[in-house]
Amino acid sequence: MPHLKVTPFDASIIDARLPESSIMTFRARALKGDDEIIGVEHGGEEFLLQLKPDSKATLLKYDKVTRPLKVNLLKEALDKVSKELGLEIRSSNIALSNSKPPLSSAYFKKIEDFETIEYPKKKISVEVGFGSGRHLLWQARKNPDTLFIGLEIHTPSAQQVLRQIELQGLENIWVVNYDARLFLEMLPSNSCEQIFVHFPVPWDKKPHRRVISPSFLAESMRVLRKGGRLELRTDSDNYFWYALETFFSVPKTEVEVRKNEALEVTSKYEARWRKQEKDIYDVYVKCNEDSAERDLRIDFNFTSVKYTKNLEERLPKKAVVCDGYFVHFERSYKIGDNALLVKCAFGSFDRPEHKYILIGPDGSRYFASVPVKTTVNQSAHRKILELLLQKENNV
Ligand SMILES: C[S@@+](CC[C@H](N)C(=O)[O-])C[C@H]1O[C@@H](n2cnc3c(N)ncnc32)[C@H](O)[C@@H]1O
Repeated sequence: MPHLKVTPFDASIIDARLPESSIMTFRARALKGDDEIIGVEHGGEEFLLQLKPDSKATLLKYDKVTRPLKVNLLKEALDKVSKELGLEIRSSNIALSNSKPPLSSAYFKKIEDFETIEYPKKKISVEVGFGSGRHLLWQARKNPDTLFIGLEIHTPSAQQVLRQIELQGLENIWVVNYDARLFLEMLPSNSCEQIFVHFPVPWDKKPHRRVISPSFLAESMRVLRKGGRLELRTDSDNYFWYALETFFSVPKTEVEVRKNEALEVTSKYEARWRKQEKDIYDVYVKCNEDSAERDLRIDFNFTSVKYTKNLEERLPKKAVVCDGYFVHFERSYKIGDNALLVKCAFGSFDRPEHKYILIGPDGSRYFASVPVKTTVNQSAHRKILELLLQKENNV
């Protein structure tokens, strides 16, 4: 990833350059340690650069949390900042390239795209953890009137399937590189035909990491249309019994079970299990009811939060753990005397959000982008507000 190594310099020169800088918007100093952050605005995006001093060379690099998707924007920003500050470069890897960034495809969607997305087809189906994508690609070829949303947390698999989509000229697959357990919440109610969960990781030792859970079942039933199905296929006896127990814990469910059913397409995993003559179970859960629409009134405003003297000292030092979510103010940076940049982790334990919060004398906001609009993030945001305000009132 792009970075520069420069001869150590006094970071206070940034303050002098800020008023006429074409790119730098603020300088923030860590309250603990001697690293610094430079706020930049470039190419229509705002993001952060980090300065890490060392006795031999200072590292000027990108910040992971606010990193823009286009790597060239980062490289240009590093180049401009180093020139505006007149830094002496020791080593650099910011030569501009024309290569396509990974995951750049019209068929790759980010979770936040779903806040406003238009669905090109009436019928939608979802596949969770598509792996090599054999089943997903096959379904899409066979059902051109259906949009298939494939969810996969393993980025190389997502990249490989995106290549296949383009090679095979398919136009009805979207690939999302995100945790399925949180993603389903982004879909409208009663919108899906099928949700496929084929050979999920059994997580025998860490069952809380399993895809199937009571909340996943509830979300699946919400997004499935009446008559739609959640389809689990597994080679694991444990997972099979666990899933049945989960499905039957709901008062009214219609569950169908099959053993060693041959499907028209065999995934890589399935081929391996078949060779070993393992039993394979299918469990279908039918959705029998229409669901109410989602509540979309999620907002991430900081209405009355302003910087007040010594706020940094009043922030909780440890993670605040609540029912189903947490908030952790990880690191604070001071901007001048009356503003704070706080790096914060929050939300679900499995897929936490990482954001910076900019707290100024006139108001506050998430820096660069707001969290994904999920209910767990909304709960965490409310907790953040409470923590920031409660502390102010207690002074
Ligand atoms: C055992 S593989 C099965 C892959 C494929 N379905 C098949 O049958 O060959 C499980 C896949 O699920 C993905 N996965 C695990 N947890 C996930 C989650 N919470 N959301 C999305 N994908 C997940 C893994 O990265 C892995 O590719």
